[in-house]
Amino acid sequence: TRKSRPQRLLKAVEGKATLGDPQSVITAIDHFCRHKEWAMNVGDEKGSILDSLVIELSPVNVLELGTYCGYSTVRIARLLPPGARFITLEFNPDYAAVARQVIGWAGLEDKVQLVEGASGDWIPRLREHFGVQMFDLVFLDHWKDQYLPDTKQLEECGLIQKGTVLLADNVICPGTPDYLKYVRNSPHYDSRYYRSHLEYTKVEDGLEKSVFLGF
Ligand SMILES: COCc1ccccc1-c1cc(O)c2[nH]cnc(=O)c2c1
Ligand SMILES: [Mg+2]
Repeated sequence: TRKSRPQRLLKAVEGKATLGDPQSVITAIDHFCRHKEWAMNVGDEKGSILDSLVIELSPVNVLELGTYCGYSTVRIARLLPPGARFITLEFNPDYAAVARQVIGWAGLEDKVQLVEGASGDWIPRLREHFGVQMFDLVFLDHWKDQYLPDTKQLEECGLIQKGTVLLADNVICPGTPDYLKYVRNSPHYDSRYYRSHLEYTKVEDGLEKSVFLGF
């Protein structure tokens, strides 16, 4: 049977990138998605905004919701300080299988824990299963209707605390209206929009950065 899009993306990485070189993996995926076949990676434009935030935050505990092929996982992991802990959750096993290989090709497998399953099932178990107390950065990039329930669950589990930064992809396209309303209207978040474009296109999209101020 025909290979899937993630498998075709992985082939492009294997054909173009240098083993152990994260930047070459990022460049190979961006080239493939811009010139061969679009795919829903955060991309280079929004990815640069993500990079700046990771560099500024220098987070110790990071959670990514929605791994897909591992593109943003590689972007984040390559910038983390030694000893940082990075957990990425992916529901789709086919995506997870490709992501493991992309992360491995970048030589970052020791920096990332890829967990397969539904975010809603895993969030309540992260503390006891991984011994994590709270997250400094949460990157939301999975199903748009999961952003709000997962954020509320993270709050209830005490994994979001004063200073935690939420960074949400696709708040315009496809759009996450209920999540946006929540973080922008809540007195417990300081929220701002980084205007950008849907990956590899001219369509407007952006990232919403929301800092938790404490209860
Ligand atoms: C499957 O839809 C693909 C698509 C089509 C049109 C517009 C946007 C998107 C899109 C873009 C993204 O960055 C995404 N990130 C994470 N989970 C998504 O479902 C997602 C969807
Ligand atoms: Mg996205």
